Amino acid sequence: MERSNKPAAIGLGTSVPQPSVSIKENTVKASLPSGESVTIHLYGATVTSWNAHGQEQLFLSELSHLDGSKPIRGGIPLVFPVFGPPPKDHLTAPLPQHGFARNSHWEYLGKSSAESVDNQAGQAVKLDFGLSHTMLSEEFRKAWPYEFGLVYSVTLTETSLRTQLQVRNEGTENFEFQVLMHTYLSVADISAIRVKNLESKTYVDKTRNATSHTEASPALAITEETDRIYQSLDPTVPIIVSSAADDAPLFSITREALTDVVVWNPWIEKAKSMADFGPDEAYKNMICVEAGSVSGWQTLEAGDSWEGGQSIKSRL
Ligand SMILES: O=P(O)(O)OC[C@H]1O[C@@H](O)[C@H](O)[C@@H](O)[C@@H]1O
Repeated sequence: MERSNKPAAIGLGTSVPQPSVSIKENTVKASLPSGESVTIHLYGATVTSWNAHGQEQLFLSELSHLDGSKPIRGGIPLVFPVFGPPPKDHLTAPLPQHGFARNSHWEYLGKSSAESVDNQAGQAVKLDFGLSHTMLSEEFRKAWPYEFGLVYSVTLTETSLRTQLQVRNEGTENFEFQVLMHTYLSVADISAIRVKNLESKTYVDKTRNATSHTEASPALAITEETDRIYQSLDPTVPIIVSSAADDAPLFSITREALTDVVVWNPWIEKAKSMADFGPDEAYKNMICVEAGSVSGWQTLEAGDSWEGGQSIKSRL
């Protein structure tokens, strides 16, 4: 075929680089022409990597299991339909801690083109993942016998990562659920960050017999094992992780329909006691800021659906 040396006319024949999606073994990776990327493992539909500004933004334990034998320790595991150890008197009682979504194999449903993603400036790509009753292991199907459908959407833009969950009740009876996006943010040094916009909020401190307290600090420093459920937050007010040195924001997290936020760092002893957490010192390089609905239960009537999510901006 003869090749033309004529330059292509502007707007005619010029191709704008497009986001790319690659599927390898159990992972789906999307990349933007500007360099950002996101990787999702089909086990748990766990986001295991988010690269922006040339840097990894999420913490992933070096000892994490990536073979589907245990939930992935790091990235963004999805907690559903129960947070923490299930209450003994609840229908979720037979389930493991944090439910089954993070321990199940999800299906990749495909990508949406940039134009249909939120009118974001610049390029964007949205990847959808699905999990339904029939895809669960027999053990989980027995333990939670409801007909449900989950669609988890991960949207990468040049400036943010957004994760959204749609829960559908496809059966004939109501069910209750909790949900949480267990985000492990990567930080260079835990002593050099603060967590902001929690002041005056009520929290349950899981390290102190689940007692209730009011946050006094406008900029929370993490100096010990921290495991707190902040409640009744306005999802539109961002939780900011900032630099202690100059107050510069490192991450900003807004939520939709998720009014609780868990702040978790295992600190020295607990980090050592978790077999899949490593190296031991890595507690210094992570902070979990987990957007969820975990204080009570969402009731979903037969035929109804619910949606919630978070949007994370990094190094603004
Ligand atoms: O070890 P897991 O099941 O991943 O849970 C990690 C932590 O997850 C947090 O969300 C909980 O508040 C903590 O209590 C828990 O220790």
